Amino acid sequence: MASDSIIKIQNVNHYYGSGRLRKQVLFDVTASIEPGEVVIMTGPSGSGKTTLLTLIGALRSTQEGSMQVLGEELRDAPESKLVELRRNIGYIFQAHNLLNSLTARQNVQMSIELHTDIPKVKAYSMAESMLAAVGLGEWINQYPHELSGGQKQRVAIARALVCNPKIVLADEPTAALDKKSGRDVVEIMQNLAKQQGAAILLVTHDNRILDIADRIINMEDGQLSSISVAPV
Ligand SMILES: Nc1ncnc2c1ncn2[C@@H]1O[C@H](COP(=O)(O)OP(=O)(O)OP(=O)(O)O)[C@@H](O)[C@H]1O
Repeated sequence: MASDSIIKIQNVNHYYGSGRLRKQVLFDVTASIEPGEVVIMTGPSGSGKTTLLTLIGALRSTQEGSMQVLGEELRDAPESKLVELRRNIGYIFQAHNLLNSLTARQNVQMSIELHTDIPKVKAYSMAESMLAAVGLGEWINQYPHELSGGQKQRVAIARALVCNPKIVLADEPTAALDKKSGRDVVEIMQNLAKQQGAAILLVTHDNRILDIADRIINMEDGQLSSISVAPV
């Protein structure tokens, strides 16, 4: 296993509940992801994909095994370390959680201001250019309710990528989108993340986007297997 892996997961088990209700949902999961790689995770509903994504994203505590992300061991790490780590991760989750009272630009700008010490004026122009990069240059002053599902998802992508995250975690980013918009958003994500040298881990049920992956992994009943290497 390469030592420069950006994500290195070793023998991870995960359980929900306690006592009689305790249920194991991840079993001895081992995997690694290199910088610049686009990895797609597939698998049936309830198999543990989101659980693994939230563990990698430091949104849930690693209980057993080793979870190294950007060179840091997450298991038993103090909250301050997890907070610091989250600044380097772009999250694109299905409910895109845009703030309805803010315009597209303000939604993206707020993420910059939360994550960095970049001055407001610079954050303003970074937000504008990132929205232009995802094809929303004409829409920066619209509010979420004035945008289509695909456009909102692009705002979420702009927001996730604007701070140059080293890792992008995306959970079903195309679920609510038609074929063309779905294709557009993953290609935007792929291009931008490749340019930024980030690793992308994308969970999807959408067979139409599998070809953007460098590698496909499959989760079944809490166990991870590699199913193929996508053609270059
Ligand atoms: N907070 C929770 N408390 C208890 N059980 C949970 C919790 N979250 C998930 N589970 C259970 O853990 C298992 C794995 O769920 P997870 O959401 O990781 O699967 P998934 O593969 O992402 O599913 P989907 O594709 O439907 O999103 C499921 O059996 C689910 O019911």
